[in-house]
Amino acid sequence: MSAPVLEDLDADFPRPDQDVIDRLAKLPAANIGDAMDRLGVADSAIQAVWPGARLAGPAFTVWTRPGDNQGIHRALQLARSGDVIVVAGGGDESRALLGELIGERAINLGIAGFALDGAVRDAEALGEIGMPVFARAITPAGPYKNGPSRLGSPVAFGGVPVMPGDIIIGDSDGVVVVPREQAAAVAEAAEAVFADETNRRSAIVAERHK
Ligand SMILES: O=C([O-])CC(=O)C(=O)O
Ligand SMILES: [Mg+2]
Repeated sequence: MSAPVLEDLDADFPRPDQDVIDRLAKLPAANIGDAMDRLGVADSAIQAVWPGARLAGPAFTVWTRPGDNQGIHRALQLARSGDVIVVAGGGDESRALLGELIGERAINLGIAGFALDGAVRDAEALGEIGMPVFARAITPAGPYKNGPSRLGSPVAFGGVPVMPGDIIIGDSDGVVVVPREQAAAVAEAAEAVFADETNRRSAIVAERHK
């Protein structure tokens, strides 16, 4: 087998400021998408696999052969506390890329969660342990572990480009991707969207009680 043409990333890639991650984490994904011209929203089939799961953190990107989780095992050696592991898995729904065991390991490492363009299993246990996972499907079928996989390349995730260090936000509506270099501007714009919607909603509720 020839060596891969692109090498894995250096795990030192730039992360956004925690302050801007914290600001985005407080906002609905819908407001953040609206603040980006309604773009940057991953395919709506990718959803939280347990109610109340939320994602907020810098992307640690993994490309994998569909249905194979070698790349996730390798990512757990390199990802940093607070990272969201983003897996471009070709949209495969036939094999779960992770479950409760990987979830438990991720908790030990402080991983903020997983965004999978692929499937997951052990969804109930992942909810019990509180490891946020967003995925395209849930299936009991297990993954292969042979690769190939690549860490840290730009990936397409649910139709949206993701670079290492972009900010991943997930909530009960789905996943949005905020480019790292625009994160502060997007946070400011999304806070304005949120404030405006909060005011408009209050006015609508006030109408009801007139
Ligand atoms: O078998 C695997 O690699 C995926 C899995 O179910 C787990 O992590 O619990
Ligand atoms: Mg399992």
